Amino acid sequence: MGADFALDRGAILAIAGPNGAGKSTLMRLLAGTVAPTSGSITLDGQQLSEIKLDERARQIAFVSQNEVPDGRLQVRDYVELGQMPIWHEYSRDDHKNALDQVLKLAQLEDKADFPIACLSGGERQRAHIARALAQRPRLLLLDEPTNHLDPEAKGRILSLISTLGVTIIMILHDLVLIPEFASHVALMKNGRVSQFGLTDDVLTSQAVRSTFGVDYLLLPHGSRCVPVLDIRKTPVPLGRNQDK
Ligand SMILES: Nc1ncnc2c1ncn2[C@@H]1O[C@H](COP(=O)(O)OP(=O)(O)OP(=O)(O)O)[C@@H](O)[C@H]1O
Repeated sequence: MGADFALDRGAILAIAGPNGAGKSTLMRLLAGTVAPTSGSITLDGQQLSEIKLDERARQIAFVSQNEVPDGRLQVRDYVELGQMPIWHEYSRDDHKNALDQVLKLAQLEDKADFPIACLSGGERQRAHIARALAQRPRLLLLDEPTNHLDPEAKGRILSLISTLGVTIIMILHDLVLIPEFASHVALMKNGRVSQFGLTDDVLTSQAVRSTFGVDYLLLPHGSRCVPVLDIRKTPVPLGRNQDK
């Protein structure tokens, strides 16, 4: 693993790279669930390894790809678990209001009394994110937050995330979402962060081609440009009659 970058507070970093590039491993290092064999990670100037576990739990929320909560838990109770690390910092009323607010933000008010097992994949993903938000973290780590979400829900959850005002590091496979929702990008390849910087500087056609081997274009659409990926490898026209 090779990564050397610094992110300002409040920035939103998207990590992108091919399968197996090391994105989830980097996330686990940032979350402190695994320790680096060399080098160091600092949060607000303090070595992550020196921050006590309970303090780390107050500051960093992590939604991994493999969240498997007890399906019998009600959504409200599951989201409330996010408040555990900060339970003594706020009053009971404050917690209740905050809980109602994150359930509303994640559009789960109607499902608050449902068992987790009865949620759709997209609703479950929103519940994981709501639980992380309930923690009021300073750093929010999200491994593929748009997994299982339909296009409209992707836009909604990323819009929500991008207006929270907390520092966010998220893995996003969907490159076309990055310019709209991330201030910074880290491109990874072969276990290394090959490029890091402001999204507009880093996410270029050339960088995408060298990282993913596909074409990335910005096409004019109304008053703005929208990103488009051309992922075809063998450009055979659809519907061509092979016998003719
Ligand atoms: N616990 C582990 N032990 C050994 N190798 C591992 C372990 N976890 C991950 N790897 C390997 O490290 C490499 C990077 O894995 P990682 O999950 O970080 O990739 P990724 O970029 O998140 O991939 P994807 O996009 O497919 O989720 C892979 O080759 C993987 O097999």
